[in-house]
Amino acid sequence: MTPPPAHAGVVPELVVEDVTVRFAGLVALDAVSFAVAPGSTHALIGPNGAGKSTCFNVVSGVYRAASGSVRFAGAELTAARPHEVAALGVARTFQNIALSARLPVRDNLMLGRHRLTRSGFVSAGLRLPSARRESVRHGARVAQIAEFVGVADVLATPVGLLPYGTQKRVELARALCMEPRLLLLDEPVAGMNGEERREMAELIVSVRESLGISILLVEHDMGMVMRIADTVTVLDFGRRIAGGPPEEVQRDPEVIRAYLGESREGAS
Ligand SMILES: Nc1ncnc2c1ncn2[C@@H]1O[C@H](COP(=O)(O)OP(=O)(O)OP(=O)(O)O)[C@@H](O)[C@H]1O
Repeated sequence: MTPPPAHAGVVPELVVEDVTVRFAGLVALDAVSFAVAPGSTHALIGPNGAGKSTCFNVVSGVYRAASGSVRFAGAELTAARPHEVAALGVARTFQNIALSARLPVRDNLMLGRHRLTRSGFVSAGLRLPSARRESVRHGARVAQIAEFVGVADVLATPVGLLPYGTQKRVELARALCMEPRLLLLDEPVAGMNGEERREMAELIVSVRESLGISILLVEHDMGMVMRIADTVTVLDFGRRIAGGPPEEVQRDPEVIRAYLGESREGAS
């Protein structure tokens, strides 16, 4: 297996500072701050409704913050649109798979290269040599990433025909096709069986080790978070209640209280 080359550019720090998001009367994020160190895996955890997805959506430019700042690569992301955030090298996967089910895996991955494609629709449509050369180059890179992620043997298969665990891998591959410096993974193992979870965890570790990029991860699978994260930020009711290395966070009384509270509610 040939790992993809490390990102050529510098991997910047992601700094989230005092971010507040409100929906009508509800404060979904309340002055939340944390930083993702370059090349680290940072997990965002917390009970249901804690604000994790909202935080992801602010970082990726989908939601607007009422106040606070998110900085990456010298840019203020709270003022940026999703395509501008992507152009800075931030790629994301979604809780529910967001791929074109009818298209083969290869086409889905080529769509991930779109941001990096120089030749426009006209030169591509006219099949100009420059556009052809570029397309061959992207195709080679797509094949390399597919090999790395373990989906090379299904490149010609429509995504909708693949098992769920494989579709999640294709989604990760598509995000990697954007050559990100920061990868946002929204519940990458949700809905997977034990074997698929283990394989995905290994893959995430090898993405970080081979590419040296930063990963911000939202995940409910605590075992996985504790195994693969360098740093954990814990949210509860929109507030950051703890943060630090996994072994420290899991002993934190406030974190234990937040999770016990959730299981009590779930049990009642
Ligand atoms: N678009 C929206 N409009 C109104 N309220 C929203 C919206 N998005 C999120 N919320 C609310 O904001 C709060 C935080 O939700 P969020 O989805 O960020 O939590 P979460 O930690 O990701 O939860 P889960 O683990 O269940 O996915 C919740 O009370 C939720 O109902």
